[in-house]
Amino acid sequence: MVFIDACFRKKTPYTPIWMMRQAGRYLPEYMEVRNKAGNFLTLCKNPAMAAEVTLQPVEILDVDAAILFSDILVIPLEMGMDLRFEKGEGPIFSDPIRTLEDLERLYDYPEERLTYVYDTIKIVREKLPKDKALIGFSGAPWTLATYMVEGSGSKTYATIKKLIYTDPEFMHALMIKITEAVKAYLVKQIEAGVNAVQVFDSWASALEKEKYFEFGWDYMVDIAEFLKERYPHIPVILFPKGIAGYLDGIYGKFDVFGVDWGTPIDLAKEKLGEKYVLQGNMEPTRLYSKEATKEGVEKIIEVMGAKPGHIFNLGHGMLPDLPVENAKYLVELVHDLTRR
Ligand SMILES: Cc1c2[nH]c(c1CCC(=O)O)Cc1[nH]c(c(CCC(=O)O)c1C)Cc1[nH]c(c(CCC(=O)O)c1C)Cc1[nH]c(c(C)c1CCC(=O)O)C2
Repeated sequence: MVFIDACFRKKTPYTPIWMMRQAGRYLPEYMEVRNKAGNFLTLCKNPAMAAEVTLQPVEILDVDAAILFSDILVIPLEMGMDLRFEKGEGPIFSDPIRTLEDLERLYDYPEERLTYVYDTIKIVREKLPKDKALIGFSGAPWTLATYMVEGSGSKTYATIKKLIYTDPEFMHALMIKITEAVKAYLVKQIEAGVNAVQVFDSWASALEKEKYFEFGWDYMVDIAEFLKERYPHIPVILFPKGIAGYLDGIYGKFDVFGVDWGTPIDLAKEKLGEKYVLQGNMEPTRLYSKEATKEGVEKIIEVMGAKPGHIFNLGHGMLPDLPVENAKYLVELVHDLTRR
């Protein structure tokens, strides 16, 4: 698989590409299945339908990897938290976790209840062309904790950050519980057939450097090292969003570093490009314009070159109303410009 070879810095015929949030509302084919399912969570819990939307971007865009269709919030959901998605507001938990007593309420083994995810993986792996990879994923402990404590998305993260400074003991207990669940969940995804895993730390930038390493990165690296010891052949991709200023502190045993759009790719290359394969990082909004897309691709390829050590991706997720045609154009362009 071109994508897996690239994760291990092997020679590939071209630079592979996939896009974060490549399955979603911008695809009419996705909307059709989602409307049939009724809502987003029902879709996540229906393996046949989740498998169908996982495969769509590979068929429609010819990306080099599929990413499992699910959500990072199924872990807290299956720990027993009450999750709903409100139109225009994003995810909401009606019962946030803010004390040790709240923590006691959480079920310790959500991975046992996530069987619909493993069933989806089995269906996808059976139907996916042999040369295309299937990427499994999880939210990073810090990003999951922000939703579990705040109860929703947040602009300031004031509730969880207050706990970091006033009750670090509680915060570490929460982080440990989530970390253990993520490890068990990713093991089960690998056993079900995913070829690589990505851990999304979407809200890494909410913390100052010292606290990010203590409450974010250290736990994410613990997960990566646990997996690498057991499954050296499965690439581990870590994506901490918005920490361009903290690159000097990045350490640990994993394969691919996901570069967000706010981190200049030449800076990431200079600081991390020898130790890790880099994935990224075109600003997703460029996809509204073919010219802006072409310019974005050329700039990234100028730095990373048509050679091992780079996987093309966006610097964050695709937006819900992007023209599909431009996404197809991006994939063709990256393949053409890097063919060797
Ligand atoms: C923070 C986060 C979440 N979910 C995810 C993250 C980390 C990545 C990132 O930073 O974007 C990860 C995620 N969510 C989804 C995937 C599927 C695979 C893929 O990338 O295509 C993945 C990998 C589907 C989804 N997850 C969600 C949708 C939209 C649901 C719909 O309306 O159909 C999809 C396709 C819902 C979701 N889920 C989440 C939010 C904030 C929202 C609402 C925002 C929105 O409406 O776009 C939490």
